[in-house]
Amino acid sequence: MSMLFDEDAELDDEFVSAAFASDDVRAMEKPLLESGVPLMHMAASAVAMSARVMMARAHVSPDDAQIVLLAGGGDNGGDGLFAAAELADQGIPVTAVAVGTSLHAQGLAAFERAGGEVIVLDPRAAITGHEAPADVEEAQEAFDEALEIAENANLIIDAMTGIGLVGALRGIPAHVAAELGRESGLPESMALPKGESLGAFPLVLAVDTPSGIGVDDGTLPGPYIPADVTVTFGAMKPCAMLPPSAYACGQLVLVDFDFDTAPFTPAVEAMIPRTAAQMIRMPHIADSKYSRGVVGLITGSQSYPGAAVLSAHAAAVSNVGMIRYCGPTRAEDLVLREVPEAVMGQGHVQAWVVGSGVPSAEADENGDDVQRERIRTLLARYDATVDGSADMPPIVVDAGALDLLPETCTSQVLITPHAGELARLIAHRDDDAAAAEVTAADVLAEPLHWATRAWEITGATVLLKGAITVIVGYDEEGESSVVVSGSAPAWLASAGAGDVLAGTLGAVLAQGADTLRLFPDQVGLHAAVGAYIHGLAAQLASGSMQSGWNRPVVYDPADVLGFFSDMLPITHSPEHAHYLQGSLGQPITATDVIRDLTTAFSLLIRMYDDHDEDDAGDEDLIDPDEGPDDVIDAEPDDLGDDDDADDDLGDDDPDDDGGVYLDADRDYTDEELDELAKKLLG
Ligand SMILES: NC(=O)C1=CN([C@@H]2O[C@H](COP(=O)(O)OP(=O)(O)OC[C@H]3O[C@@H](n4cnc5c(N)ncnc54)[C@H](O)[C@@H]3O)[C@@H](O)[C@H]2O)[C@@H](O)CC1
Ligand SMILES: Nc1ncnc2c1ncn2[C@@H]1O[C@H](COP(=O)(O)OP(=O)(O)O)[C@@H](O)[C@H]1O
Repeated sequence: MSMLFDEDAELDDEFVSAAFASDDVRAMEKPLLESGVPLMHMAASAVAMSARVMMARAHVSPDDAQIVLLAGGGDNGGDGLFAAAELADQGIPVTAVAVGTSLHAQGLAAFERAGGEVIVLDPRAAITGHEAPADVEEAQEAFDEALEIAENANLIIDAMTGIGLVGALRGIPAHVAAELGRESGLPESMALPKGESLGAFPLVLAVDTPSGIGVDDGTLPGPYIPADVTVTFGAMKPCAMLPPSAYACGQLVLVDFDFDTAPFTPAVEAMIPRTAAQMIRMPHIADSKYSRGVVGLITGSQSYPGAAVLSAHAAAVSNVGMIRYCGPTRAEDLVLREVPEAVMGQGHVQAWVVGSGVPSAEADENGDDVQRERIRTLLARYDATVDGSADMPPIVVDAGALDLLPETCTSQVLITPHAGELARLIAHRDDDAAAAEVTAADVLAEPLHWATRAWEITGATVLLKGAITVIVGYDEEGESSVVVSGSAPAWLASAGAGDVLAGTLGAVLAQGADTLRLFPDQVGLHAAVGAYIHGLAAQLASGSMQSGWNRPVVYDPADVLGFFSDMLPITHSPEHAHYLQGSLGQPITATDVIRDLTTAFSLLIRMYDDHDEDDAGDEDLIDPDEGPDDVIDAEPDDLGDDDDADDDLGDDDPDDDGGVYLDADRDYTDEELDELAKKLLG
């Protein structure tokens, strides 16, 4: 069966790609807690196991490990304390630092039973059995001691705050975060494939959410601690998908609590290969070039003819039947040289792309740019108050055309600003006095807020570009709907990449024309598909395993080995293994991205082919489980130097293919699991 329509795999995909607001997550937890499901213990076990995997990955033996738990006074701290108790029970020393005035009582009791040490920082704390500092001087000493231990640890488990955070961190937690994490601003870490660190200690494991990040709005409102791994419970939270907070989450681990999510609407959804593959147009037997989609482009100008070439070429190779180009003669000539298939001049189209490489009003000093005039005339027909505007084909409005938008646009207008362009658009059009001063830095700090604001004041579907691109469009009821796409490596941030995106978006909208006529609210979803494919092509072109957002690893306590192998760092792109080594790939240009757009489509189209049951749910298109499978299928000799241990630990495979298998009927000791982890993690 085609993996695209495998129901179980589809459910797995929904689980990892839909994020819910914290109030909804609390409502999902409620019935389970009321019926006595031990959610906190399940959460804690996942944290303890993830801590062990992180140690194994960093080649830290559990015997030598130094772990510090930062524990807040809420349930997040409770998760941390139970996890620390599990680790301490396994012989790994953990020091807990109480950052608030209390600690979760049962969690603390379990931790004490396991022999854990507690340092209390707040003089006002009342924690039975643990003295609070008597005065400011003692408090400073305790703070310095805790800091020193934390800075010298191998691993910090950050359980100060989770979904109960209100506003920016304050008080002692804020000081702790500023010292151990960041005082403010965006994470500065290098773009590494799965958010892994460069091997520097301490590693940070965040419990549910990194402390200090805006859980529902994705902001970084004050001090916070960027994580290498974030283990999140029950459902994804918006902060793990939205920029900039998602950049502070590192690798995501999602623990399944079997929530009933059906009554809730996701706050944010992430574009994933399955959705992208389902939404691109497959060829029909009776297709013509017109039915496959025609894109019309009014891009490029006398001054910037290159944008015409990039946008037209990208559209032409993005699964459509035809492109039409309108522009100055010089740009037409250049387009024809690169894309001889292009038809010059206007005609019937299923989607428009306008504005890339067209001067803005400011840049068009004489006010006589012909492209601007063409676009102005066309865009006037998308004014929501004009008759027939609802029947216009979708239109991508990029760069220089952003200042030509009508007062109120229809939803099929897709605007594609980067942060600077969005700030300018809002400053010009928003009546709100505060908005007049908005800058690109403001937009980067609160992308969801400002993209939503642009959606409100223009009526257009908004695609705000970045490492994670945020798309604010419409749902069936006309409310806002948010989708993100983070498939691109940071190498994509290069001149002309936006022109390529505009062309790709136009092509995706043109091939979706039939659907969009029936469901005009799906422009945002199509836009996210276009952004996803554009990013995927950049991944292919650069051979990079890095991207703005990575699919979370799902933690299943019944499949610990599967979890270990899913947590393996991927070190190279198999697609490019023949010439590229390493995981970061190489720098690329916008033209390189165009070259790989067809392959990006083919990776998605391939998902329509029949697959073995086992393949269903395979997610990362470029690393289809190559690393983990290689390890699992390897001969025992490849797994470690002790053959006997393999025989002892792994069950004999029925087909005797030399793999290592867990015996479902057997309880493994922690030492045995460690041994297996060591082998798998090399
Ligand atoms: N409800 C449940 O049963 C479950 C909850 N879980 C955990 O519980 C967490 C939510 O627990 P809570 O509701 O107790 O909330 P949290 O523990 O996330 O946060 C509350 C704590 O943070 C402090 N705090 C809040 N805002 C602050 C600020 N601005 N500056 C400094 N300190 C601040 C509060 O004083 C309090 O100590 C989840 O994130 C998750 O980790 C898990 O155990 C799974 C099950
Ligand atoms: N750090 C990043 N990681 C991944 N992709 C990025 C990053 N920064 C920008 N991008 C992407 O690169 C493209 C840049 O577009 P744009 O800024 O319009 O460039 P130009 O105007 O030169 O064509 C967009 O698709 C954007 O999403």
